Amino acid sequence: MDVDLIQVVNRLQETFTAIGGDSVDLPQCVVVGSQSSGKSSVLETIVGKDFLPRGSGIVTRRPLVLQLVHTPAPHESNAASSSSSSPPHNADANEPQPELLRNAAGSRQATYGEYGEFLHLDKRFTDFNEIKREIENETFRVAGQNKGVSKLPIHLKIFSPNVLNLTLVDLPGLTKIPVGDQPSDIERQIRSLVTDYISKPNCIILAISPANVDLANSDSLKLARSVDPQGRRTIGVLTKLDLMDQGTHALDILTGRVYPLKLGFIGVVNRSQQDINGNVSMLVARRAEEEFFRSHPAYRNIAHRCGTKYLAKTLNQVLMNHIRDKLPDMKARLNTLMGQTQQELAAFGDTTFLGDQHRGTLVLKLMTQFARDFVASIDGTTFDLSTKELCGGARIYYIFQDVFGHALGSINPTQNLTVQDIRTAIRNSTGPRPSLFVPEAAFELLIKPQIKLLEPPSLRCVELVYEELMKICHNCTSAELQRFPRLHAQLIEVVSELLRERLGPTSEYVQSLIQIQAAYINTNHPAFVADSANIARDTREDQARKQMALTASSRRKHSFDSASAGGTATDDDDEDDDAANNNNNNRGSASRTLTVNGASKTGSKWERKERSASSAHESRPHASSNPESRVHHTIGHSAGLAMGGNAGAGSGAGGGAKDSFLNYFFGGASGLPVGGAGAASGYHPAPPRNALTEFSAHGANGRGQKPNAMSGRTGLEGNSAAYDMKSLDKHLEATPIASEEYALSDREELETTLIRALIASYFNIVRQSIQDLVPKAVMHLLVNFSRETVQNRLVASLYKDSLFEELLYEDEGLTSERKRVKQLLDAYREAFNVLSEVTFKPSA
Ligand SMILES: Nc1nc2c(ncn2[C@@H]2O[C@H](COP(=O)(O)OP(=O)(O)OP(=O)(O)O)[C@@H](O)[C@H]2O)c(=O)[nH]1
Repeated sequence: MDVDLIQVVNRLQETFTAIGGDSVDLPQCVVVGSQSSGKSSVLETIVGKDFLPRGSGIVTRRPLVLQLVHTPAPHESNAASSSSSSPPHNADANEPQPELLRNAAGSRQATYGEYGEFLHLDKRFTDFNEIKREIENETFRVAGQNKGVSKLPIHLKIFSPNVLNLTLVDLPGLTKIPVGDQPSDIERQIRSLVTDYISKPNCIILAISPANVDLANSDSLKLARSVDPQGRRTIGVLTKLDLMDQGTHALDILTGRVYPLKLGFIGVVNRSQQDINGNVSMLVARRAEEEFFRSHPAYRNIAHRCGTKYLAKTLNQVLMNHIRDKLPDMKARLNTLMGQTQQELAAFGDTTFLGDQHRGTLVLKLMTQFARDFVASIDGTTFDLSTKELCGGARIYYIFQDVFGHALGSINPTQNLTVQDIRTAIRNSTGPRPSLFVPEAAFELLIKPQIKLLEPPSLRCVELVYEELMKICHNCTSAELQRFPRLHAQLIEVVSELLRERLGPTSEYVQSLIQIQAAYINTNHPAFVADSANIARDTREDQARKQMALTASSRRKHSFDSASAGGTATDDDDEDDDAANNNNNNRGSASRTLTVNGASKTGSKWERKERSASSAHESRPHASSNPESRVHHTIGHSAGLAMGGNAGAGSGAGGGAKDSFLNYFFGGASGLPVGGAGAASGYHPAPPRNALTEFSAHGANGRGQKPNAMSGRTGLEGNSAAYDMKSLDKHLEATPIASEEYALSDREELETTLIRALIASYFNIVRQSIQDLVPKAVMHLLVNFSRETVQNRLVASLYKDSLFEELLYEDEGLTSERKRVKQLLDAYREAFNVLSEVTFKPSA
């Protein structure tokens, strides 16, 4: 069991070195000593082989991690193979090993089962001289020719039945001054390298001191003390005991009376340079060493605790005990590492479905995962929701609420609508008639382009959501999926294609939502009706205040002027005969008029009335002419609403011709219904009549002519014989331009204000509707559709046997990384299992 411990630690050490990891502080023995103190000699004697480079100057320039692995001798291996499941038994490893002595004869030929392996080379070395050369070459390769030192270790494993399981690290000897072409800071470099190794708490320091130098000058003990002040993990090794001055000995040191080390001092006698030169075998050297201690008067009594063999045994024991002491820590550490590595490995995905027979399952699994991630991102049910930024579905909500909402909100409903535009629109749509009434046609003409303003932000909203879905799709990735870059790319492509397909229909639908709004202007919308009433009231009150400023005399003066102006207006419009015809025709059955009307007495409220025929040929309002005039705004609709009729009825009913400036246009007689030619002849409109019907009935004189500008005039003529064209023209010439302009400007201001307010009101209704509908459409046609069909689409496009191979092409970098992590995890597991089986014995 003990044997396994060191082997497990060795295995871990290799694994960690191979993967460049240094996460576990593994127990190991590190040999420290000043130059020529005998470090290499000690190591060689322990192994029983010549395998370390020798020479003048600094030879060891890279750490040499030497793992000694006890292999069973032939008779042992038979025993072991009979129970292969049990760990290699090394019960006699701590006992004197005959093989060690027998084979440690310095023979150049490796005996059975003795060989070396380097971690950097896939080769088994049975010739130990070759090992020596490889160490030299490898040192030169990394640390250069006879130059400085390198921290990069060389890993050498020696398998032999003659060694005890041990891990020893040979380090460059401590120096004082650079020799030859050594770097000037060589001392510092070596010291730092050594300190790196021995400062790790799990390191056992083998502090070599030559006995022929005063212990007080021992560099190794000095350095060891700096990292292990209490001497808990330092073993003192005294070399060159044979070279001490005659009459002196180191018994006090070896018995721990000079320098306190818990693990004590062990004295050894290695081969002298002369022995080495003379090819004295290891066996002979060991015997000589044994003889030296046995026969030395000072060491005779402690001979069994001296020598290389005892050192090897002790090191093995110490290392073993040390590992055992550190077991709980190591197990805890391994446990943590296993958890972490397990997680790391899991991130690469399941390996259950690797292999050809599982390709379909794997593709299906990965695409399902992808689809699920996509949907989860939209739904906001992803695990790793960000707290830093909005993502997925939340971003879509943000686009709807904030981006789209803000874009719609920032549209000015009457943007680019100048007074001139409004005036032109009104004029064009009233045709030959004066524009007292603001016809709904004008309103439609003006509001439609404004509604179109909603289109760009609505389409942009679709695009933004589309882009967001694209982003979501690109973000749907996992470490597992990244292993298959081609599958990942294909998944993204298929979903992108699905989204692209939906973009067109969604945009078209949204566009049609705007078109629908522009197709029919529903002035009967309850919100608009309510709103326009308020607007009218406000405008009216505003206007009323202005009217109050005018004097009664001007009213009288204008009563004539207005009538004249009315005639003039009719005349003016002659040039628009065709348009007038159109207008009248169009409105023949369902005229819809937004009316700015001179009020009757009942003009304080807004009414809707049937207006079956064409719009009235209203008089041109002379807003300023009547201080009591009221502005009426009426929304006509298909059911018909005739303010002209209404006003006429009102004024007719009230008989207060003076109240309505329309009256002035239609003859200036009292009791004229506003805008009704019939009213001009004192017709009492009960039931209310359409102004133009009335007008036509009289004006067209039953000639069957369609009402047009001319017929209007004719009607006027026919209606009021008092007018003759000459006097009218005359009056037209006489009418001061200034007066006319003043009147127009005043009216226009009224109309413009009113129509702007109405456009804003209607626009807001449409805007609200669009703001409500576009997100719904986008969700339905784009988001939900993609969400619901993504899985099917992926399966239909990619779940094909012929594609599997291509799709499951693995990213090589990730694959090897996964392999590395897997190996690491296996090593941790193995070590952990072995450590768990270890029987805890009290430290020796
Ligand atoms: N007589 C005698 N000579 C020894 C003993 N130990 C080492 N030597 C000699 O001392 C010299 C240096 O020994 P090494 O083992 O090379 O010492 P080192 O510490 O590895 O030297 P560097 O690797 O150069 O730092 C060699 O000539 C050895 O033969 C010993 O116990 N007795």
